[in-house]
Amino acid sequence: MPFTPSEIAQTERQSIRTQIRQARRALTAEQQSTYATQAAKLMLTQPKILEAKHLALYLSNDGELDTAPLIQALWALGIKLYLPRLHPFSQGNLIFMAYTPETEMLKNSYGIAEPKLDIRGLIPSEKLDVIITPLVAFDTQGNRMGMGGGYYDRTLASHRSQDKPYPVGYAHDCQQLDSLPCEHWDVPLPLLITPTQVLKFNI
Ligand SMILES: Nc1nc2c(c(=O)[nH]1)N(C=O)[C@@H](CNc1ccc(C(=O)N[C@@H](CCC(=O)O)C(=O)O)cc1)CN2
Ligand SMILES: Nc1ncnc2c1ncn2[C@@H]1O[C@H](COP(=O)(O)OP(=O)(O)OP(=O)(O)O)[C@@H](O)[C@H]1O
Repeated sequence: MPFTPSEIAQTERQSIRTQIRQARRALTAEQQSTYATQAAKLMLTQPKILEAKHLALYLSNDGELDTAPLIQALWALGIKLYLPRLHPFSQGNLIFMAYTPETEMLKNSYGIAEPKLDIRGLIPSEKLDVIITPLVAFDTQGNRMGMGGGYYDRTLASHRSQDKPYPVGYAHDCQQLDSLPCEHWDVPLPLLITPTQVLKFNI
């Protein structure tokens, strides 16, 4: 057999990534700004978010839905925020670090700003109430696909049977597909917010 089913699925996932990353990068600065405000407003209607004490999110990159207005609103509400940082030696894993307006930031190997390593800012992921995850594509069943590093899949896999951290997807409407080719390690999302939709899934 020239290609195994798993190789075909991988190629399909890669081509979806390329297509959707291109679509979100093509959004104008004005669209990005409007969508970021709309999505933040919808996010702030959600009890899971408003009740969170410790919440992880991400700093936008590569056309991702901009979290800047959401960050300002959550700080104003007194919710403690955290950002992912590539694990300093365990490849493919993330650690989460406190994020305040004073946090010293450095760029990681992907060019994404992350908090400078400082053990005082570390939080074990099981202490997070919510993790807002970036993603490349999602479907109508709540399946998510990321940049391909498996970082969030690994983080979420270790908490699957617990009720926290509660994962929430945050993405543009143009990142939605009818159905994604899934792998057994993909962790589906119970809640997904876009600039125009609050999607809840029974999973
Ligand atoms: N904003 C944001 N932060 C995040 C993520 C994310 O998806 N978005 N991550 C979610 O996992 C982690 C970083 N994972 C990433 C994985 C791949 C690439 C990426 O650009 N890959 C390039 C190849 C780069 C290279 O190898 O040099 C590519 O696919 O073109 C970026 C981030 C942690 N922080
Ligand atoms: N729980 C896990 N434990 C070990 N390896 C994993 C786990 N989840 C995913 N992986 C590995 O990570 C690689 C990338 O997975 P995948 O393409 O699904 O990433 P992704 O969902 O796009 O990325 P991310 O989760 O960072 O957003 C795969 O080779 C997969 O085997």
